[in-house]
Parts: sequence; structure tokens; C-alpha cells
Amino acid sequence: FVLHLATKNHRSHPTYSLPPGNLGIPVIGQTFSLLHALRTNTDDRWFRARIKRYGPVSKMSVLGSPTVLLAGTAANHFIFTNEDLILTQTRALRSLLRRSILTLTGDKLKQVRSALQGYLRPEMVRRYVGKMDIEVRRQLKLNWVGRSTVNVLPMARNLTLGVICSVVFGEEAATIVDALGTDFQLLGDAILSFPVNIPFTRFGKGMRSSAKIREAVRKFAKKREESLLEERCTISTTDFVTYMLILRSKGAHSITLEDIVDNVMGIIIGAHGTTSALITFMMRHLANEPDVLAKITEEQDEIANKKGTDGALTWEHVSSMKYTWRVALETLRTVPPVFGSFRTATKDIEYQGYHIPKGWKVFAAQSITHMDSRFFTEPTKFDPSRFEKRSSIPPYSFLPFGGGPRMCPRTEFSRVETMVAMHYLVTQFRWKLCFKDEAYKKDPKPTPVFGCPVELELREPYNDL
Ligand code: HEM
Repeated sequence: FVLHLATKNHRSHPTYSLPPGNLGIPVIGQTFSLLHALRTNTDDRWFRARIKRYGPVSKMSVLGSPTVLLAGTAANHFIFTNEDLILTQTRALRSLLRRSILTLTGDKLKQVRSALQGYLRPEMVRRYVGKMDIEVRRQLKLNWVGRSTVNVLPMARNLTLGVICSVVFGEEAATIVDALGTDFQLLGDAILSFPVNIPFTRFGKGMRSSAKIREAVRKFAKKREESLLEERCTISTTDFVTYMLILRSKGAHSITLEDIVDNVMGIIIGAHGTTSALITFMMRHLANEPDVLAKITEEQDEIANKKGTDGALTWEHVSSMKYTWRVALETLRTVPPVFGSFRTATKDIEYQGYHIPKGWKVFAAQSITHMDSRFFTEPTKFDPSRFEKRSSIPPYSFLPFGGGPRMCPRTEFSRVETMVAMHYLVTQFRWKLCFKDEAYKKDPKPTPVFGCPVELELREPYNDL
């Protein structure tokens, strides 16, 4: 019956054939096999084996949906620019984040994206450098200084949650982060789970945390709305919630208070899991690559000397961190925080002579090209110099932030945040991995199995943070 449903559209289009491959056992299909590959970090091998067997276009069934796997630069271009393929999140994410930027489509999506683009536009991000500097130093003093071992991933998550919340909630951020830090983590963990709401399952815990976070954000948003009505907030109030409420009062969008709450959650989830994975894996690479660490230290020490111990980092300092950003890009190439994404065909589509029926999912395995020797010579080698000449990287072969109209709207924010964090980590500390070859899984973000513990030392001479 499931196969009948899955192929019925195809029958009315006899000119094209469905892609090769198989849909496996009804409903289950290749779900467990793919999840297992992700959780053992063997997904690259898993995808390559399929591509070798069926070619770059093949059909499978994942999370209950018939799905076409597309791989390669042409496929990336096709997926990210095709208006008939709409971004689709897992059922779990749709239940956890409801009507947020990650799940909206059409006019509502346009309104939220344009508000977010305005709120985090480059000149605003420049203004946030000082805020980020304060939050990064606060976090390092609180969780790093004075410890001989640190688990990098959870600490990087605290740090990036602190940074995004300081921007989204303004001065009330610290209270919210302290109260809800664990809940944001449980919510993030539930994104790739089976959406059956049973207590103590990943999804069940994620739903409970989602409700708790939503309640706290709703309270915050209502307070801001009341202040605005009483004219106690001005246009200069910089938290995201107030910004959205002010835009609405000016008629710039028609997003309800409840939608603002869901979007705040969506932005925080979009922001903190990705950037914390980048910071964690940069630290891991630096521990294994002494030459890269020496070069990055030279760059950052020079900036520290210019800045002096009391001053905060400025936009000009961040802009001069050229080598550090190349190390970040090479980290994003080798360990992309987002390995792929789902789209849904809103009508029958043809690609390279194959038929993709309306309603089917398309899986964009966009990061497969990152490890393809046709685009990156010696792809397993960690070599930041590849990014010295960005023009030498073929189009659609390097897509850590996605592409097209749904591309990550805040790459600049994550660049500045990562540069500020790396400045203080590199100038203040030295670290050694407790497990040199610690395995990691994709859950769905890359996650070292022990959280990347390191032995930490303060550098000499130590500058107070
Ligand atoms: C290293 C850091 C980051 C990486 C690698 C990353 C990567 C991505 C990718 C791959 C997408 C999806 C594109 C698609 O499937 O078409 C995305 C979407 C998104 N990202 Fe990021 N991101 C990062 C940081 C951030 C930050 C700091 C923010 C917010 C301040 C953010 C907010 C979002 C939002 C809201 C979306 C959804 C956009 C939409 O659906 O229209 N991301 N990101």
C-alpha cells in the first residue's frame, strides 16, 4: 500500500523514470541505517556507497517519506535555487519549534526573514562586538579560568547560548540562560528523534523543555509589550523581541506575539548549536596541528598587543583576523555543523532525466563535496591555506551555510562571535586533548562522544580577562 502511494504520481508521468535505488521496508526504509551511520560518524561512507551503487541521484525512504538523495555541485545548485523544492524540517522539529523561521513558508517566512536580516544586518553586528566581548570574557572567567580540565563542547554551548541570548533578550539574558540552559540543550537534542511524545524519550524530554522555554519567552515578550504600551521602551532598546514589537506597531509586519515567541526559539536553536560545534572542532584541530596553532597565536597576540589588556575587541580587530577565519572555514569544511537538509517537491520535477514526484522529499547531502578530491586536493588534510583564494573554490562545492534563498541569514554574526571567542581562547590558554582521537557522532550536529575534554593551562604571561 505504501509503495502504491509512493509511486502513484509516477505512473501518470511515463516519460521519466524514478531514480534507481529502493524504498526498503515500508515506513522504516533506510531510516535506521542512516541514523546509525550518523551516530557512528560513518555517514560520508554510507552516502558514498549509495552514490557508487546507484549514481548521484537515487531513491530511498527516510523518516517515513520517499526521498531522493542528490549529491554533487550540480545537485547542490539545483536544490538551493529551485523554487519548487521547499525547505522541510523533521516532524520532531516542527512540533518542538512550531511556527518559527525554520518551519515557516510563504509570506510569513518573508516577513520574519526580512525582520531578522534587518535586526542582524552587518552594521548592527558591528555594534554587538562589544556585547559579545563582555559575554565571552564573563563565560571564560566563570567556566574556564582556574580549571585543569574542561569539557569543551558543553562549555562552548554555554558560551554561544550566552552570546545569542545577550542579543535576543538584552540585559535579562543571564537570568534566562541560567534558568533554561539545560532545556535549550534538551530541545536541540530532540530535533532528530522519533516524534512520539512519551516521557523520558528524547522527544518527550524535548517537548517538555520546549514548553518550559516557550512559557519563559512568552512572559518576557508580554512584559516588553506592556512596557511598549506604557512607552517605557524606546527604539533604542536593542533586544530582538522589542525590535519585532516596534516593527509591528509601525505596520512593517503582521507577526503575532506567539509567532515572535516561536521565532525567538528558532533563532536561538539555529544559532547556538552550530557555532558551538565550530568552536569545539576548531579547538580540537588546533590541539592536533601545532603549525596552525603557532600561526593563529601570532595573529591573535599581535591583536592583543594592539588592544591592550583593558580594552574590548572592536570591529576593526575582528576584521583583521584573516588567518583565524581561514582556520574556521577549514573546520567548517572538514566538520560541517549542518551536514545536509530536506526539501519537499511542491510539484512533479525532473532532474537529470529522472522524475521526482510531487510530495516526495529531496535530501541535499551538500557537504559530500567538501571531501571530494575533485574540488579539494588531499581532502582529509587540514589545510587553512585553501581559503587564501576563495575564487579557486568551485561554485556550490563548499556550502557550510547552505545556499540560495534559505541560506543561513546570519553568517556574519557567527563569524564575529567565533573570532571573539577564539581570540580569548588562543591568547589566554593552552590545551591538550584528553582523548587524541575521540570519536564523534552526528546528533544531528557533530558531537564528540565524551564532549571533547581537554587539559587546560593558562598561558604565560596571563592577562586578566
Ligand atoms: C557556524 C555557524 C553556523 C552554521 C554552520 C549555520 C548553517 C546553517 C545552514 C546550513 C542553514 C540552512 C540552510 C538550508 O538548509 O538551506 C542555516 C539556517 C539558518 N541559520 Fe544558520 N548557521 C550558523 C550560525 C547561525 C547563527 C549565529 C544564527 C543566528 C544568529 C543562525 C540562524 C539561522 C536561521 C534563523 C536559519 C534558518 C533560515 C531559513 O530557514 O530561512 N545561524 N544555518
